[in-house]
Amino acid sequence: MDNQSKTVVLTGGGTVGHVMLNKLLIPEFINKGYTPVYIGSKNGLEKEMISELNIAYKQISSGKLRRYLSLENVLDIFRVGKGVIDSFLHLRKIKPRFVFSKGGFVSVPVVIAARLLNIPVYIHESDLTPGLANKIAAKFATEIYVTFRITTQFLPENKTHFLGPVIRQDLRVDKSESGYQLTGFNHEKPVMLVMGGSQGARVINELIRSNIDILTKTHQIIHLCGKGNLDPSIDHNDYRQYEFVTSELAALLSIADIVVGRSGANAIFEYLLSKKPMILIPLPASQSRGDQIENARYFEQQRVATVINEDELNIDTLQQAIQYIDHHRVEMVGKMQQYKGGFTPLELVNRLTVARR
Ligand SMILES: CC(=O)N[C@H]1[C@@H](OP(=O)(O)OP(=O)(O)OC[C@H]2O[C@@H](n3ccc(=O)[nH]c3=O)[C@H](O)[C@@H]2O)O[C@H](CO)[C@@H](O)[C@@H]1O
Repeated sequence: MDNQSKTVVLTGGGTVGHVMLNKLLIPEFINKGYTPVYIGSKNGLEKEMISELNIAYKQISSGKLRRYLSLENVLDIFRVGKGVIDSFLHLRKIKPRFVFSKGGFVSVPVVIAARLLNIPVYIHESDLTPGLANKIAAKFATEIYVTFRITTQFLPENKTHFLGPVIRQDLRVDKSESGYQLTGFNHEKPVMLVMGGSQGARVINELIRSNIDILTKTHQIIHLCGKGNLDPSIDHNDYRQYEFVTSELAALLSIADIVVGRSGANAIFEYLLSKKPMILIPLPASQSRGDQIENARYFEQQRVATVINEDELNIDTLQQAIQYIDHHRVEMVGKMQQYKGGFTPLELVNRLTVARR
């Protein structure tokens, strides 16, 4: 390890939730005079997301976590082993001050290799309970940062620190004017923002689109439907669809009166900080480890969200949830005041680079 090195390595991938924080931290590292290098997979979504930032990207072999029996799982053991060797060779050359890992399966070999080289490893967990990748990585980590206070129970006590959510700076400012300009919407009907997680959600997309006439009687709809999911056949005055927005998100969220979406941890905290009452439709346990169900139930108990299970999702349950929010809006928004937004990306970078190492 090199205490004086001005190079830092970031890793994490597989879904936007495992890359977005890194994307927010990288410009802050650069502003502070550090050189960030990313280690990711050969064809994961992190490669495309990080390429926009023009920093060095080192590829490693990586496996994938499958929830079913497959010969691929056996091959993946070898891929992960190769990933450790790839990471070891990269890290030995880069000599970073530390590795920051946001989780996802690609991060495991990087974290193991860093530990073998005695490079400090900091990991971050956004969800209520740690994912498998972070459970493994936790054993090798120097320090672990978590978004939820109760997550500290599931991780080694001596090195786990509660941090709260790290939210992008632009979502802290009201951008309603740009939101109305962008969409052409007005103040006559409330605005519903539909966001099916970072990749869109087919069931949610179908429900909204097949009930567009009913829903637009009462709402103007902004639909973030995920890459490749635009439906050009829909042309409706009160409906706008986008595959995936970046800087426009702040403006669109600003004009939303209600949000309908999946329950990835980052997205929920963004809604909370923007004080948007939310209807959460968690990714079911059949397609995940159930982390979104835990996130959603937690915020339902805090009375800032209402939840619909995907197997009960239909236009009737959606409308009941909308009515629930109409009746409890003031109480929900009041309870959201306690969420102050945790750290800014710059504050986290400051914490990671302080002189304690
Ligand atoms: C399928 C899967 O494994 N999902 C996981 C993934 O979700 P996912 O990748 O969907 O991550 P989150 O919901 O936590 O965050 C989505 C992020 O994408 C952003 N966004 C979304 C749409 C858009 O058009 N523009 C945009 O910028 C949101 O603002 C948010 O910051 O990571 C989360 C955090 O670990 C987990 O809780 C989820 O279970």
